[in-house]
Amino acid sequence: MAAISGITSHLSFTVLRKLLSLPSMLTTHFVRSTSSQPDLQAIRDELEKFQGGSVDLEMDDQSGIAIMMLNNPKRLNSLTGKMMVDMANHITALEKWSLGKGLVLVGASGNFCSGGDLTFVRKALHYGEEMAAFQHDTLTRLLNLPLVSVALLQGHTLGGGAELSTACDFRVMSSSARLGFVQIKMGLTTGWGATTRLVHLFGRQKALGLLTSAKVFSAEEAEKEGLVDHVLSYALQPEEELSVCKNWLASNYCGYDADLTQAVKSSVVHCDLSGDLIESLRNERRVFGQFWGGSAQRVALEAKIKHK
Ligand SMILES: CC[C@@H](C(=O)O)C(=O)SCCNC(=O)CCNC(=O)[C@H](O)C(C)(C)COP(=O)(O)OP(=O)(O)OC[C@H]1O[C@@H](n2cnc3c(N)ncnc32)[C@H](O)[C@@H]1OP(=O)(O)O
Repeated sequence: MAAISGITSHLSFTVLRKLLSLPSMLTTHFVRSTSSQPDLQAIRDELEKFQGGSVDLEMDDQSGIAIMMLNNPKRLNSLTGKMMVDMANHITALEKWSLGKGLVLVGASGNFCSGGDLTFVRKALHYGEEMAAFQHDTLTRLLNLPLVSVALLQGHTLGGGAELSTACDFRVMSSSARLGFVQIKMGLTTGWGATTRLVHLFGRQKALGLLTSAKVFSAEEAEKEGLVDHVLSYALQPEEELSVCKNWLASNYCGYDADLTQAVKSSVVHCDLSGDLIESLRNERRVFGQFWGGSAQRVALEAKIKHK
């Protein structure tokens, strides 16, 4: 991703300003936001004080697929500070999961996420850029996990919830669900990195339209717009949809060894982040060399596979 990878990336502001000839207002803002590196540990300690709900993780070594559940159902799984910290901790565990192939991000009780928990938001109005810095780091790490990730969009996916969905590789949507980047209606721009990811995913014009319209899409509309990769059958009950989504991920994108799946995702991420084709090809060649002549290739050659 050409965007900032993690938040440790440091842009040379002088170079950037010359390249982009930024207007003074944006220049001032940009200087403020890049003038110091946020202390993520201090922000974590502060966010943890905003209690409520949890994010829970199940890692299945057998299937190689993990389920990360946003668990604040009485508040439509909106995120508190404590839940942001939970998610960051789980992503650190997933980064080290040697048997991992896939991840499903889901909300409890048939609802994905209705954004930031407004009780938390009202208490944290002094803490916006710090929260954003923490979430940028967490969601960039989520997107770059060496796993194939899918967000299961059920019920409401609004504001920050819509932002979370853009930090997964794929999006599967329940036929009755709704998806909307409503930040502008809340007097906000995106706080969790979705502007950057939407431009990268869909291009400037579609990203601009999603963010300035605050349109809330039905599943049918979202699929037509290309915002989601698969819409589930309307015949399914919410409790059936998680297993159907997990099977969709397993059968389409997690059918091979974990080390190969992780190597492919890591190469895709490397290419995305480097923005340098020569460097990306160099990395791709290095990874290829790790598998060429290896046991998986020898077994496949022996099997004389016909790809019908
Ligand atoms: C900080 C990140 C920022 C960003 O950068 O994107 C944001 O995310 S801003 C927040 C954006 N989200 C919202 O503004 C959503 C607000 N909620 C709604 O619009 C509606 O609740 C709904 C999602 C359309 C559902 O409406 P409805 O079906 O009528 O249910 P209720 O409104 O009764 O909700 C049930 C229950 O859940 C509570 N709830 C819902 N959303 C949130 C939230 N974001 N934070 C906290 N609580 C939330 C709602 O208050 C109800 O609880 P009770 O009032 O106790 O019944």
